[in-house]
Amino acid sequence: MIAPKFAQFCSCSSSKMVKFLNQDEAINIDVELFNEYKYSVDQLMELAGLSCAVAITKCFPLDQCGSRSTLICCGPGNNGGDGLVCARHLKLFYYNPVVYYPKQTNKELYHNLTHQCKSMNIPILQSLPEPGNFENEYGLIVDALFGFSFKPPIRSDFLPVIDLLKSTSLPIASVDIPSGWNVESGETEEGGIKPELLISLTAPKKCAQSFKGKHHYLGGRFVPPLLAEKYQLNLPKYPGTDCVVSLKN
Ligand SMILES: NC(=O)C1=CN([C@@H]2O[C@H](COP(=O)(O)OP(=O)(O)OC[C@H]3O[C@@H](n4cnc5c(N)ncnc54)[C@H](O)[C@@H]3O)[C@@H](O)[C@H]2O)[C@H](O)CC1
Ligand SMILES: [K+]
Repeated sequence: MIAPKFAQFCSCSSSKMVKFLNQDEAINIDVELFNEYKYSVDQLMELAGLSCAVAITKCFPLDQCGSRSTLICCGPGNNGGDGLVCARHLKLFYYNPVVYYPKQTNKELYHNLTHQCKSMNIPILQSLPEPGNFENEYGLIVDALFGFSFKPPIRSDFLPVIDLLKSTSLPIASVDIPSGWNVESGETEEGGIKPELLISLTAPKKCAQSFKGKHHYLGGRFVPPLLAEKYQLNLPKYPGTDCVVSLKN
């Protein structure tokens, strides 16, 4: 059993102890990457979205998905942006992504990301697919609705998609945070979504301690060593040149 004072850490495959971040730490690291280290959001989002697509290929190989589509549900913030990047990379990995993006953000970055998807013939839906044939047409759902800036309760316009994710029998891959979960406690309203894969970005957030799904990966291999040291992230070693590392043995 892990001693309480180390409760914010967990062991992982490299035998190091990775830190679970609270919401303020996640936000501060993000701000520091932009302000002190001078990364642009586009740069980090590209690596974050690529990590998500790569983790998906490892957990849901293309030959098991058959010709079924992957529904990528994108929210209004940067978590949604990661989803748009992930969709583009999945297409390049020969998957069949379809994006559901109901609340589009009026910023150049997001215009460009949606334009890139459309240019690659990735459909962008503004309403949810009809329930009828849904689970035959789709083989996987990517949850890129909310990330570490989520503040409960879920606003009413996102309840239908969260309800779909709660009731589906399809596997779900969540980007950074299972959407609707409290970022720190992992608590949810009336039973939350239960992803099979969680891809934590930069470092896992505290809610990941409640994650019971099959696969937990860490992605976003862009953290400068000095920043990792400052926040004592104790990140595991990524294998070789991989952009993701499993956090489960
Ligand atoms: N440094 C990194 O690790 C990076 C992570 N990335 C990804 O960015 C998200 C965090 O993005 P942010 O824009 O700060 O916020 P979110 O996407 O989590 O959500 C904000 C968005 O959601 C709305 N919202 C908040 N609460 C609710 C609610 N209860 N109901 C409805 N809507 C809500 C809010 O209004 C905003 O519009 C992180 O998790 C990573 O996925 C970057 O891509 C790269 C750097
Ligand atoms: K998410």
